[in-house]
Amino acid sequence: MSRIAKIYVDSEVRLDPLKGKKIAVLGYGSQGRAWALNLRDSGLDVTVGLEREGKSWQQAQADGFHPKKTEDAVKGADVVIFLVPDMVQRFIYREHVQPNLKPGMDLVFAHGFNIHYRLIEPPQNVDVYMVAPKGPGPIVRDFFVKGGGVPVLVAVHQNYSGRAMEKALAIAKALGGTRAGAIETTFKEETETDLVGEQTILVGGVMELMKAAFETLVELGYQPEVAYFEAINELKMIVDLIYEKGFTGMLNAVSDTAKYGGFTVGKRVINEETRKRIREAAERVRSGKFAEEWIEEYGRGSPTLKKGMEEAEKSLEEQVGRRLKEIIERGKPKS
Ligand SMILES: NC(=O)C1=CN([C@@H]2O[C@H](COP(=O)(O)OP(=O)(O)OC[C@H]3O[C@@H](n4cnc5c(N)ncnc54)[C@H](O)[C@@H]3O)[C@@H](O)[C@H]2O)C=CC1
Ligand SMILES: CC(=O)[C@](C)(O)C(=O)O
Ligand SMILES: [Mg+2]
Ligand SMILES: [Mg+2]
Repeated sequence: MSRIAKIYVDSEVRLDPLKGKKIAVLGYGSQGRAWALNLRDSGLDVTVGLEREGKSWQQAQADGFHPKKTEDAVKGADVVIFLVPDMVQRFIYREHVQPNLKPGMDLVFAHGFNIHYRLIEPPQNVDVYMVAPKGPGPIVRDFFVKGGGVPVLVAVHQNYSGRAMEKALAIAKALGGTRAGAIETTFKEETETDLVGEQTILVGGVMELMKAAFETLVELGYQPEVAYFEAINELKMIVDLIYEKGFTGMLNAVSDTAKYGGFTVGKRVINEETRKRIREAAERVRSGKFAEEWIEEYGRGSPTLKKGMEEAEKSLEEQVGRRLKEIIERGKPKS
């Protein structure tokens, strides 16, 4: 067994370390909006900092913020939270944050990428810590509004004040994270596990497995609508059962035929070869090779990312999904 993780819950954590501090949230996208709203609702003093007027600016205004130019938000801040895309953070840091750094300021991240891979190297006289939600931004907001919270990871990279962990936990609490739990980790562990997870299961793995099953059924001549319900739509229900009741709970809800078929055939589809590939993905992340490749891709205008988005949008899965949207929406629970 590996060591047991330190997990903090709501009752152990205080907001005090951040009370009266001026917090600048840089970026108002998936995480930025959720953080700015949750922190404000928790009574903290939040200013949204953005590069220019545009979609994010309008959204922040519609939500009752008075956004400032990044530089101005940073100048007035004690705590600066980086919620712009990972590939953009180092430029924002160099142009607007570094020139305005004051000793004792806090630099906060939602993912360790830029610190772990040394794209940002802050001076010794600031605190550097992370609060990484283990869920997408809109869910971080939705759970909070409904009285819950998405679990978070917390880590300290630099502890100039001696109180960095207390402040990381205070942010975790204000975000709703400690309503679930805040797990102590390191920048290295968060960065590497997050990247391996999104590549091999959460984003890459799940999408490819769904596509492989859907497209194979269609190639075999089955109706795309039937294949869509089977290989894509029903996965949410199965994952929800696992989320609520674990593997055993899910297995108890499916037929014995499904259990037997699942136990015997699942291992033939996801096999030793698949595990080898997951290990390879982890090695690319751990060696920094993936980071290097992504930085290079971004430097060329993200052609692979753009192509992936276009292909996804045009795919048969998406066309069928759009056609079935009405049926799926009609059937959703009403409360
Ligand atoms: N999306 C998610 O649910 C999660 C994201 N994170 C981390 O949170 C951080 C923010 O990621 P997201 O919320 O996904 O970002 P996003 O892409 O949703 O939001 C980007 C924000 O930055 C602004 N922005 C975009 N490009 C810009 C540029 N070139 N210059 C200046 N501003 C620009 C946008 O206007 C928007 O306000 C990242 O470190 C990410 O790894 C961590 C956990 C989950
Ligand atoms: C939503 C999340 O946690 C991810 C998949 O790691 C991300 O968006 O980077
Ligand atoms: Mg993640
Ligand atoms: Mg991620």
